[in-house]
Amino acid sequence: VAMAHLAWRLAQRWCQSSLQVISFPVVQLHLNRTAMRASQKDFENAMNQVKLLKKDPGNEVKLKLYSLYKQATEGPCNMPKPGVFDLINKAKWDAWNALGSLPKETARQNYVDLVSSLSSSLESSSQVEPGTDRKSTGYETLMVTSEDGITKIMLNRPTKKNALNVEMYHEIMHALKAASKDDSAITVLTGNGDYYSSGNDLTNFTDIPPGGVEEKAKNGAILLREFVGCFIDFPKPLIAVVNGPAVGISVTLLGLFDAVYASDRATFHTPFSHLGQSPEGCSSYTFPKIMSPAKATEMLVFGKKLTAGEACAQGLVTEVFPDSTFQKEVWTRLKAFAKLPPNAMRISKEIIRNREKEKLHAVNAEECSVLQGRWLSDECMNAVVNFLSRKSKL
Ligand SMILES: CCCCC/C=C/CC(=O)SCCNC(=O)CCNC(=O)[C@H](O)C(C)(C)COP(=O)(O)OP(=O)(O)OC[C@H]1O[C@@H](n2cnc3c(N)ncnc32)[C@H](O)[C@@H]1OP(=O)(O)O
Repeated sequence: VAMAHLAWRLAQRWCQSSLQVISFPVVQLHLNRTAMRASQKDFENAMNQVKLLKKDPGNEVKLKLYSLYKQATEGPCNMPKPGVFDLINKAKWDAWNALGSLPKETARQNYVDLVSSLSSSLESSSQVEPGTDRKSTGYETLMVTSEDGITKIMLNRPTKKNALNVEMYHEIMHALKAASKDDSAITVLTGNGDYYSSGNDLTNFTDIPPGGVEEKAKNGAILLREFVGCFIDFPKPLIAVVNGPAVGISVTLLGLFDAVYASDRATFHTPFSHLGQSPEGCSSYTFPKIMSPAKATEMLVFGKKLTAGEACAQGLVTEVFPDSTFQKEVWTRLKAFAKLPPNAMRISKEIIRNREKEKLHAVNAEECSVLQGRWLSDECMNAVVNFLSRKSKL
């Protein structure tokens, strides 16, 4: 009954705002307009530039970009048609499928032409430094750059407050694995726009597979366990640059970072009980250790929201900076850290983390298993429906 209710609510909401979460595929800034055909390089660069669009080009254009991108990279659509309630993926599928057997080269050219026609609205977002797009190839939800010995992974869904959708979970894991092997000394996670992250994207709960909600919950728990495992095992110093409010899993994970620098605009909120859920990110273990069991209970059980100053006083945040000088001060410091001998830093982290690793993996497994059950509860489903039907916000 709860699921039927959920599906009905979702159908209602989606009919009103059906395509709002279609993400941008990737496009290019410096188009080679003299070439007869768009080169692969033109195409790849363009993919990065779409992420920098300040203005939303509208769902119709986004669907066109999406379909041309898929056709150019994968050829004709041969994916199974999404289910009737999966309106967003169905719209994407329809757009791609409508391109029929259009050759890949033509799709690539059309893609570049379309971007060219959008060029007047291509502007950089304020927090994205000039030139950084050149290294963030292939990600739809992240900006990943590497310079001065620092790999920066920037959550890049600012219009959704950097909520973590399924694609972003996968891309973060991919980016962390790549960063663990690249030649940078330290890795930084931060957010684009006014939020660090609003936590799990609540629309993740809506795309129900053929196996039903049980399968959905099981898959979610598997993904979450793997995702948190990447943070437990990450071998280099991992630093969070918390540029604004942080919610849910983006807060709990902070207990697995090696340092956390926060703007004084940031807040830290884990409203799990309000959402019918339970702690993840190993926070049921790390938070009581970091801030005392009673303070952890206030956050994880009662959903108390902390200011940056409070989070710092309780040990979750390393240092707080005024928002006006936050980026400048933090990056100056990080660049100095990145000059330290990388092997020494890695080994020192290893010796600290190794004492806890087994325990952390066990906690992660238990938290995911408990959450799997929570996601099937009426309490959780009602909370998701209330958010999606605009009845509640945090
Ligand atoms: C594999 C699965 C793993 C699961 C792991 C579990 C993790 C647990 C958690 O992370 S719990 C935390 C979940 N997060 C929330 O409950 C936050 C929900 N969002 C809000 O309450 C508010 O959006 C806000 C307080 C973060 C910001 O409010 P504000 O009024 O400033 O902005 P809007 O609400 O208008 O937001 C702008 C658009 O962004 C969408 N959005 C924001 N956060 C989320 C989110 N978490 N999930 C989905 N969508 C989100 C919001 O809907 C707006 O979209 P729209 O412009 O299309 O309307």
